[in-house]
Amino acid sequence: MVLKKAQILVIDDDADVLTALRLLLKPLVKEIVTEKNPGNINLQIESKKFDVIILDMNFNGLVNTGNEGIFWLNKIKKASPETAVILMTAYVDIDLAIRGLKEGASDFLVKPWNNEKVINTITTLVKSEQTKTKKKNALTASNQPIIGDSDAMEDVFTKIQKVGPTDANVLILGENGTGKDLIAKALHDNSHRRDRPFVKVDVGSLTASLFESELFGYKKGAFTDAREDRKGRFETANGGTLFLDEIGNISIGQQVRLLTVLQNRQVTPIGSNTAVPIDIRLICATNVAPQALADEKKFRKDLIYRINTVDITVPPLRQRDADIVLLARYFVSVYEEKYSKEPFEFDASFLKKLKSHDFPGNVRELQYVLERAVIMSDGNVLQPEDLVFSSIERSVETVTPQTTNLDDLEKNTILKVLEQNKGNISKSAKELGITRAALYRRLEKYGL
Ligand SMILES: Nc1ncnc2c1ncn2[C@@H]1O[C@H](COP(=O)(O)OP(=O)(O)OP(=O)(O)O)[C@@H](O)[C@H]1O
Repeated sequence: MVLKKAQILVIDDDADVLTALRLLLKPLVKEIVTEKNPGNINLQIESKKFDVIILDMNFNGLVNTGNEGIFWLNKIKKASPETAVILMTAYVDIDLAIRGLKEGASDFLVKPWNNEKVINTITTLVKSEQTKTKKKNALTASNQPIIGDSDAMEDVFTKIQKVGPTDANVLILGENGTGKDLIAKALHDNSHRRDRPFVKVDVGSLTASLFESELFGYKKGAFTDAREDRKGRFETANGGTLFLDEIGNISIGQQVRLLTVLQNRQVTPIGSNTAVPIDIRLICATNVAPQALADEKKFRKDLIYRINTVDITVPPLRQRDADIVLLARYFVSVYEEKYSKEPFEFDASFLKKLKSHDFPGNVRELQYVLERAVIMSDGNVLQPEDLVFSSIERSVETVTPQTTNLDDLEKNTILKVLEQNKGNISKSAKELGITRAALYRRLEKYGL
């Protein structure tokens, strides 16, 4: 039955109402939580995902902003727009209930209630919520749901749905661990090539010689280790999608080779005289910032234009507050199942710690941290001490710059300081510990 999986919250300051509804619903639903103090609404909503909230409209003078029921309804809708709310009201207050419907409530019940009507109303709402959730999570990559409720992720979903079915080349931009791989796979899954190969190559990690042999393939005898013919990744991906990850880390020479293949739509394996036609949809990804990609000394503009018919930017997790708790719930449920654990709840202080972390390792870091929390937690309510953030993420970010070339380091530092000081030369020079003249010399040197 639909209700068996439902989690219901009832908020009423009348203890008798709470007891009556608890007795009625407990045998039917997965869980019923009752709350006397509407001031705890946010705490309740954050600690658990409720399918339906039953909210009384007549509280005794806790808030002086017109009707309190409407006030609390607005609070619920702000904290959890997705959750269905049923208003409970006295017959004389039906006008108020109708106003509540306009403000986002899903339905209302009149006190004294009819038990059957209560059950039917909840069942209808739970059913429609389940359908909505199915639709919302329909965006998957290899059957894994892509979770996100933030405006930024909504934009990403829209782009995947719009661009996926086309053959347009896509460039995915975002820090490490933001979900670029997942998005590339989702684009492929949403394309007419979905039943053909999806081939991923981490081009940033290939040495100069491997780059050619890996991507274009080779003929037997083309070089010492070439003991037999081998297809390159372009050919393996024929008819499907080729995903080139870390494209921002390849040399200018490699960019030229790539561009030639993309322009001619054919590859010539090393040691061969015959070009092989290729039919691929190209998706590229990089964690290099878009401003850096505009640096013509490092990136050929013609290549960037070619791979970037459409770009999809995935913002870092710290800029997607709305996704953190949602993703946390998702990962915890995945690991509950994996490690055969009872369902976990989130303590309010656990949520506070989770939300105040800035996740330099993005979703990947959140995932690892929660896997550890599920394994290590003693009880079934996750506490702040269950969240152990690794210092590695932070040190990787600060200790390993994108480049180790001294000139590049100096240029990047100057750019950063200039940006921070909104282009003010005196302030920037002072911050850099050099004279204005010295700063001008460097600006000239780096063509800034
Ligand atoms: N929106 C999301 N919903 C569910 N899981 C996600 C989401 N975003 C990322 N993940 C998970 O987080 C992990 C990291 O994601 P992914 O590998 O796609 O990131 P990436 O940006 O490609 O990282 P890198 O730049 O290091 O290659 C993966 O396990 C992925 O499944």
